[in-house]
Amino acid sequence: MPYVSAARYGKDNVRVYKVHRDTEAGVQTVTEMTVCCLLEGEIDTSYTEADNSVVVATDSIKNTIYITAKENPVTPPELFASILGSHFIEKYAHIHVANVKVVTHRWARMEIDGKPHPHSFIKDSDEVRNVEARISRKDGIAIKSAIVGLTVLKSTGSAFHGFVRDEYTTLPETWDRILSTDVDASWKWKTVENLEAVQALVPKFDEAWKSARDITLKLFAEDESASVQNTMYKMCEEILVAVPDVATVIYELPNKHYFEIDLSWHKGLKNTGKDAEVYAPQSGPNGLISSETISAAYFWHSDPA
Ligand SMILES: O=c1[nH]c(=O)c2[nH]c(=O)[nH]c2[nH]1
Repeated sequence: MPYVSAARYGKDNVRVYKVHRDTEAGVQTVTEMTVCCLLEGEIDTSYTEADNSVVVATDSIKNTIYITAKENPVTPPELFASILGSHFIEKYAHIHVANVKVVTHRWARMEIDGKPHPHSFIKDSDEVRNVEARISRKDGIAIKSAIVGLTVLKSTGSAFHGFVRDEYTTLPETWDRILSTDVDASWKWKTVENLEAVQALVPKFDEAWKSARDITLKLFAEDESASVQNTMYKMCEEILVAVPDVATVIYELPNKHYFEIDLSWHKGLKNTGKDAEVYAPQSGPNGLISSETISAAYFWHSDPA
């Protein structure tokens, strides 16, 4: 008989909005998120024997997400995800793991006449702040935080040369090119035992997000980039120093190409090399560069030898 080797289920795409009203200051703050919550545990018989007695209905999981948002802070998202996941393993003895993903959408406070508006917001980009938490009875709480969809471009300060040249190579070496990417940067926190330990990290979650974002932008802008790989590694290095509670940093960066266009066919127009001004942005194919960089401290500590 075949057996179920892995199973998880739950509710995805649960959209939640929460407002915080500071009536004294007359200022409101909003959070909009999309939540996914998938449970694991002693649930195999629901697949193999139609045994629904082990199933917490996905509709109930959705309801729990709303109630948890009402009764608890929804920020930082690392805390909300941990509270939500802990609820399921504490409430149901046969549920051993909750996998919670929270995508927090960007609502930036509007500036009107140079002043922050008390209750109006603008979605100024598709950038989101993501958290994936695995809350496990046996293994504690593992959290990965991320910045996704932060789109950047620099018009110079990027080179790419010295790469393998053989019978498959057509790409010319360049000492000055456009560099553009959609940043997907994540950082994994050292696994903690329980919700109390997550509570202790609360001030660090927002700080880490800000550090990771600032480091990414500053290095992107200021590094004389030799390659996406090398600039990415410098970002990882700096984040690991800035946030010592982080064990690893992961980047996934598409290389969004902008091709030079030879316009010499028209009246001998010069539009390549140092004369290039008009380029053709490419929608694909694109390079895709990724890495995971582990903190030296964590690497040595985690080595049982
Ligand atoms: O920064 C880069 N890394 C590569 O690996 C690569 N490959 C390529 O064609 N262009 C680039 N650019």
